[in-house]
Amino acid sequence: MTDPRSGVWPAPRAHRQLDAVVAVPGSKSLTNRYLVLAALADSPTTLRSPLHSRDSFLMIEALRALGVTIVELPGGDLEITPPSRPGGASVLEGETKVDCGLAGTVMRFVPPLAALADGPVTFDGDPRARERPMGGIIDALRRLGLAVDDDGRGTLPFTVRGAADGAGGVTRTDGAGGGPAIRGGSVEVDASASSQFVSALLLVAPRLPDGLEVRHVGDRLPSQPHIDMTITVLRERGVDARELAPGHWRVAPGPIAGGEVRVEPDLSNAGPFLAAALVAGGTVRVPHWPATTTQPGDDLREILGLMGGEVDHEADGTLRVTGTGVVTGVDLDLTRAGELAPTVAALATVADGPSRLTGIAHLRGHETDRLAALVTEITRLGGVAAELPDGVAIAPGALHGADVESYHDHRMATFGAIVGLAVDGVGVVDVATTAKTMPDFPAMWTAMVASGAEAP
Ligand SMILES: O=C(O)C1=C[C@@H](OP(=O)(O)O)[C@@H](O)[C@H](O)C1
Ligand SMILES: C=C(OP(=O)(O)O)C(=O)O
Repeated sequence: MTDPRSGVWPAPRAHRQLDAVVAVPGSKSLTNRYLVLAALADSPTTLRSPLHSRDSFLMIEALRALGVTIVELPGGDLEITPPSRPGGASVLEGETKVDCGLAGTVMRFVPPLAALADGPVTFDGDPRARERPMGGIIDALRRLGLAVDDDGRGTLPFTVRGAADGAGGVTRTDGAGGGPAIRGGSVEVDASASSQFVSALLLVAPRLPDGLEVRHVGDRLPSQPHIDMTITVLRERGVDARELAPGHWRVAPGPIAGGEVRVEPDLSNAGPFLAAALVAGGTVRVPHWPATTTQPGDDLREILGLMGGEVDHEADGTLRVTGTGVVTGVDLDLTRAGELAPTVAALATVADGPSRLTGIAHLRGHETDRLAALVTEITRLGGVAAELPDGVAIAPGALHGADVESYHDHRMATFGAIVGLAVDGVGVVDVATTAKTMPDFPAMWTAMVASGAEAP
């Protein structure tokens, strides 16, 4: 329980080998993509096992503000009905404001939808959200013909006003008030700060009269699996979407199907629990691990193996990870899966040798500057860490208890919890920030630590 006076959650120390089954909630990335596509679909969608967390709530509220009807069914499934406007085309409502909170998926995926809205849409978010990179989206929307009012910093807040008609109003390409404000066609985007810039443009593309070809022009592209995920969910919904060449995608115009869709568990959020088996020793099982997936969290199977875990994907789909309590350092390029960096960094902090995590310069623009945060917090705990141009180097140190700052970052909070398994007296400031993607984290973590048998 968090101490109400200090706001610090005492991270439970593992005194026994774990033996836990942890059912993790639905994927944030899949839930928020399916919600966007359901809002643009030509019939209602039932979303089974969606994530319920701050990020999905912000997406639901954003889409409701644009006129989409979203009803929560008993048991938590969601029924999404796109607005049905005159002329048969489903066009979104404008004249509204969207709170993006700190959700990258909301601040990147929703602004392009303003191309389909019948009035201006204003976007803002948490104080830190105003520091996260948005320039790629703002520039691309302008190049496609939308007017975006901002203060020139390339961040929130800003207003998307439909076509750049000089009057700040919405000019419809079909002249009848029923179509999008832009035609699509092709656009270049520098997505080196976030793969979400590419995903955002691809998600709206089927509803643009000319579809959209997107070309990445920066020198590096993080989180490629998340772009593959976007292409895959578009295709699942009947859209002709494909990668033409590395860094070059095309989505054809056409209807987006509704129907029923089930959300996979969030494999990145499974990460801290599976990592716990390596730190505490014992076994953690995560059921319903997909046989094939575009989630970068699937890379944990290889990473946890490299760091000393025994990893087995069982016949019934359960992922089983067994550890000894001894963690091995690694040298890893996490370009594909930067989202896993705080979890891997926690393992590296308690490892018996040095680690280097690279390919993750863009983490400076995540919920917090994660490279700076990791170095500060590892050092606070007595570990040894240094920032690299594109990552962090971590080495064994004399670890001791301390209160780990979470910086409104769910993954910094879970970082503290993982280290706390092995070190007495670790606290996590504002553990409730895990509600961004996993509101039940503290209770699930406590139950996992209490599982299993006393170490011999
Ligand atoms: O598209 C997505 O759902 C995500 C893409 C990645 O963003 P970046 O490419 O900005 O790292 C990832 O880190 C984030 O957690 C989710
Ligand atoms: C970077 C992350 O989130 P966001 O979707 O807000 O970018 C994350 O969850 O690690």
